Parts: sequence; structure tokens; C-alpha cells
Amino acid sequence: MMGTGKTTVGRTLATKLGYKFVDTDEIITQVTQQSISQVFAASGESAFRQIETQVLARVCAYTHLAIATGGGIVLRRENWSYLHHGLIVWLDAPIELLYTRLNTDETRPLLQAGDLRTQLETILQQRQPLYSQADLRVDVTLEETPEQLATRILEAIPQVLKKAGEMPASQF
Ligand SMILES: Nc1ncnc2c1ncn2[C@@H]1O[C@H](COP(=O)(O)OP(=O)(O)O)[C@@H](O)[C@H]1O
Ligand SMILES: O=C(O)C1=C[C@@H](OP(=O)(O)O)[C@@H](O)[C@H](O)C1
Ligand SMILES: [Mg+2]
Repeated sequence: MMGTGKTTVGRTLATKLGYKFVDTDEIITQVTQQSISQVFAASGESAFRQIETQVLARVCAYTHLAIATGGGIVLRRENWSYLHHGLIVWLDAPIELLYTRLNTDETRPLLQAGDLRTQLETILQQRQPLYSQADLRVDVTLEETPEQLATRILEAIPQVLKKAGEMPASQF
């Protein structure tokens, strides 16, 4: 979800892994030469989603890469086939934490109209079933630094891989 720390923690996680790092929003900004807000304003959300899918389709092919996506990446079914090239981490954060972080933020076009708490609740409710399809869920707390969160993710990954290895062939 927006504001959970994907961009920030993803970068730290990549460093810890010795991986390269990309953020799909940053690539979209580079390719379009526009901020995310400008893309939404000039071309609309649906055009943004199309570019987002194209970017994900490219970056998912790489190994040794940590990818931070935008929180809406889960919305298109097509994106899941690309996401599943890797291990999908869901940073799960309570509304209050998101509110604290995004209260004065103007860079997320989907949160600029109406009451922020209501907006966050509505979007999170719609997306929760999609986020829960991730391989690993990590609870985000206000106290933990990006560094600490990245360490916790790293520590949890072997368990996810072990579980996947234990799955009977019929699950695939
Ligand atoms: N663990 C953290 N502790 C404190 N602030 C954080 C943490 N993770 C992210 N932030 C801050 O919260 C805001 C949103 O983080 P960001 O990485 O952009 O989230 P996302 O990419 O998921 O939308 C940024 O201002 C970032 O500096
Ligand atoms: O959740 C979303 O629909 C979006 C999340 C944003 O990225 P972050 O999740 O990094 O804020 C950005 O892609 C765009 O504003 C739409
Ligand atoms: Mg981000």
C-alpha cells in the first residue's frame, strides 16, 4: 500500500542482498519525463497502469534485483504473472501509520481528494485480498527503521522458500 515504505525499505533490502534496485515509479518518471502526479493528470490512471505493466514486464525478467512497485500494481491480473517471477513481499501497515506518513504528502494522486483516512480505508479494503496473495507479509510498525525492517524481511525469506519447497507438485 502507498506509504508503507516499499521504495525506502526496498532500496535498503537490495543493498543487504547485494542486489541492484529499481522502483517502477522511478522508471515511469524517467521514461515519461513526468512526475507520477503529472502522468495521472495528463493521461489518467488507466494510461499510468498501462505503462506500469510495461515497466514491470521488463524488470521482472532480471535476477539479483529488488523491485519496489507502486501500491496499485496488484490491481491488474496480468501483473501477477510478472510479480510471480520473484518473491513478493507485502508491507502491511495500519491506517494510522499511513495517515501519519502521508498526511502532508502531495505526490500520490489517488490520495489528494477527500478525507485522507477515508481514502486510505477504502483503497485498503479493496486491495487487502490482493495484497494477501503475496508470498510474505511483513507488519510495518512506527518504531522500526527501514534498516530493521529490511533485516526482518531477510530473516523471513528462508522460511518462505522452505515452504514453497515443501509444496506437493500438484500445487503448481
Ligand atoms: N521504516 C520507516 N520509518 C520511518 N519513515 C519511513 C520508513 N519507511 C518509509 N518511511 C517514510 O515514509 C514515507 C513513504 O515511504 P515510501 O518508501 O515512499 O513508501 P511507498 O514506496 O511504499 O509509498 C517516506 O517519507 C519515507 O521516508
Ligand atoms: O497505490 C497506488 O495506486 C499508487 C501508488 C504509488 O506508489 P507508492 O505505493 O510507492 O506510493 C504510485 O504508483 C501511484 O501514485 C499509484
Ligand atoms: Mg514508492
